[in-house]
Amino acid sequence: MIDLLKVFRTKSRLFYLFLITLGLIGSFTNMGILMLINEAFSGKATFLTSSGIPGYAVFVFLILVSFVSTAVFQNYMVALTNSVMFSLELSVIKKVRTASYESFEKMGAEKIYAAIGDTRILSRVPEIFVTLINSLVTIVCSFLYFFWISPLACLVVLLLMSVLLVVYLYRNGKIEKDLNKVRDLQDVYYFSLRELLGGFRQIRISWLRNNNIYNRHILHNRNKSKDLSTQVSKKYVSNELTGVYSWYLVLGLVIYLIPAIFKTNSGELAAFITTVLFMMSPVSRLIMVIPFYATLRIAVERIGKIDEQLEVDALPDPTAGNFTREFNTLRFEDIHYRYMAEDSSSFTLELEDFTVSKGEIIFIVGGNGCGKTTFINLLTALCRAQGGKVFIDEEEVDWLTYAAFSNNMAVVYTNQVLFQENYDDHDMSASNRRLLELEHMLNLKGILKINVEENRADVNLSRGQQKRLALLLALLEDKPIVVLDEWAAEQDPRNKKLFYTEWLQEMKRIGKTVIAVTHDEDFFHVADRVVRFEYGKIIADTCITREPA
Ligand SMILES: Nc1ncnc2c1ncn2[C@@H]1O[C@H](COP(=O)(O)OP(=O)(O)OP(=O)(O)O)[C@@H](O)[C@H]1O
Repeated sequence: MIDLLKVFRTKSRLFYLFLITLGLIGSFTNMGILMLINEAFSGKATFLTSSGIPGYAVFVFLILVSFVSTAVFQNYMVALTNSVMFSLELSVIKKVRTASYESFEKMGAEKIYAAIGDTRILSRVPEIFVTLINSLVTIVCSFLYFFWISPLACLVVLLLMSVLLVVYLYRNGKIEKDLNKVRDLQDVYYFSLRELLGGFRQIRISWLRNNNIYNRHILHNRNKSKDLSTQVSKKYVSNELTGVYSWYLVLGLVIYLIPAIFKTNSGELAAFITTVLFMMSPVSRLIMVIPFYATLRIAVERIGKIDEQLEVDALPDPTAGNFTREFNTLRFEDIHYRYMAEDSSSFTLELEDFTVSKGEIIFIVGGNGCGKTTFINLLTALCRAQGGKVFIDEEEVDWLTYAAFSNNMAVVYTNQVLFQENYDDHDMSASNRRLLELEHMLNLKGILKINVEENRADVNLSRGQQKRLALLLALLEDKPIVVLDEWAAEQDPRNKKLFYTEWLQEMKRIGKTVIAVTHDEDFFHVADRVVRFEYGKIIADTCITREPA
C-alpha cells in the first residue's frame, strides 16, 4: 500500500512544519481581523488597539502577514505538488519494472494506465491541504470568538451545524459508491481502447467487428459512464447546494432566534452576525473539498491494489547491479509451475530433472499447448516456479538469484516487440564490425536501415525481416545463452534452412548455449538434444549423435 504521508514527508521534511506555521499565522490573522471588524461595529477597543496603535495600522499589518505567508506557502506547495505527482507516477512504473510476467498479464496494461491517471488526482492533495487548513483555522477561530462573546449562543449554533454536517456526510457517503462504479467503467473502457488500438488492422478490415467494438463496448460503456457521472455530479451539486444554503439557516437562527432566546444587545448581535458571515466562505470551501476525499480514497485504494498485485513474485530490481555470471550447467529439479486459474483444470508444467549444459543446442518440441512457451517463461524467469530447486553449476540458488542470472540470456519471443529506441546501447555505427558481420550473416544487407545520428535501426520491415533484426540485436547483446521461441516460423525456406544449418552452428562455434522452441521436424537433426514435451512434462530427452565430419 502506498503510504501517502510518507511520500509527502520524503518529498519535504518541512511539510508538517509549514502546515503548522500556516495554521498558527492563519489563526492569528483571522482572529485579529475578526476582532477589528467587530471593534468597528461596537466602537469598543480590544487589546489589539488598546496600546494606542491605530486600528487601520493593525489591519494593514494583519493583511500583509496573511498575504506574505499565504504567498510563500503557495509557492512551496506548487513545488511540492509537482514533486509528489512525479513520485507517485514513477512509483507505479517502478513496480511494473520488477513485476513478474504473470502478475503483469493478470492485471492488464489498461489498469496500469488508469492508475497512472489516478496519480494526477493525488497530486491535488497539497492544494486541498491548504484549503482545509485555512478553512478549518478560520472556522475554529470564529467559534472561539463566538464562544468568548456568548458561550450559550455559540453552543446552539455549534449543535445546529453538527446536525447539518452529519446529514451532509451521510449523503456524500452514498454518492461514493456510484463514484466507484464510474471508476470501474473507466477500467473496462481502457480495456476496449487497448483492443481497438492494438488490433487496429483487424478492426479496420471488418465492418461487423468495427461496429461491434464501437457500439456494444465503447459507446455502451461511455453512455453508461456519462449517465452515472451526470447522476453523481447532480447529487454532488445538490448536496453542496444544500450544504451551502443550510448556512442561511444558521444565519437566520443567529439573526432571529438567538436574540429572542438570549436577550442579546445590538453590539453582541452585530458580533454574532459578522462572525457567521466571516465563516460563510470557509464553510463553503470546506464543503467543496469534502467530495474530493471520496475521489482521493478511491484513487489511493486502486493504486494500492496495483501496488500489491505487482508486488507478487516481484523480480530483482534491475538497478541492483551487474548479474553477469559464467556457468557450465543449469539444473532444474522437481520444478513445477501452475497457472493461477480459478478452476482446478489449470495447466501445470513439471520439470523432474532437467539440465542445460554450456554450449549445447537444445530444441524444445511438442504439440500445441504442451507447455513449451510456459517452459521458456520459467527458464527466462519471467514466471516464478511454485516449487522445486534450481542449481547453477550444482550450487543451489534461490529463485531471486536465478531471476538475476536470467539476465545472462538474450531472448527472442514469438511476438517479439522491436523497440524503436536503442535501449540496449548497441553501437549501430559502420565502425561496429560485429554488426556488419551479423548483418551479412542474417541476410540483412541492403535491408537494414540505420539512423546513424540517433544510433538506432529502422524497425519498419516485413515480419520475417523483423525477426532477423531481432536475432541480430539479440546476438549483439553477446549474452552466453540464446533463447528462441519459434524463431524460424516466419522465415522463407532459404533463410529457414540457413538458420538451422549455418547460423545455429555459428552460435555454437562462438560458445553460445542455444535453447530453441521449434516445430520444424526436418531440422531436428541439427540440435545436440531434442526435448519433447507432452501435457506439461518432458516425455523424451534425446541426444543427437552425428557422424564425425
Ligand atoms: N496465461 C495463461 N493462463 C492460464 N493458462 C495458460 C496461460 N497461458 C497458457 N496457458 C495454458 O498452458 C498450456 C501450455 O501453454 P503454452 O503456451 O506453454 O503451450 P505451447 O506448447 O507453447 O503451445 P504452442 O505450440 O501453441 O505455442 C496451454 O494449455 C494453455 O491453455
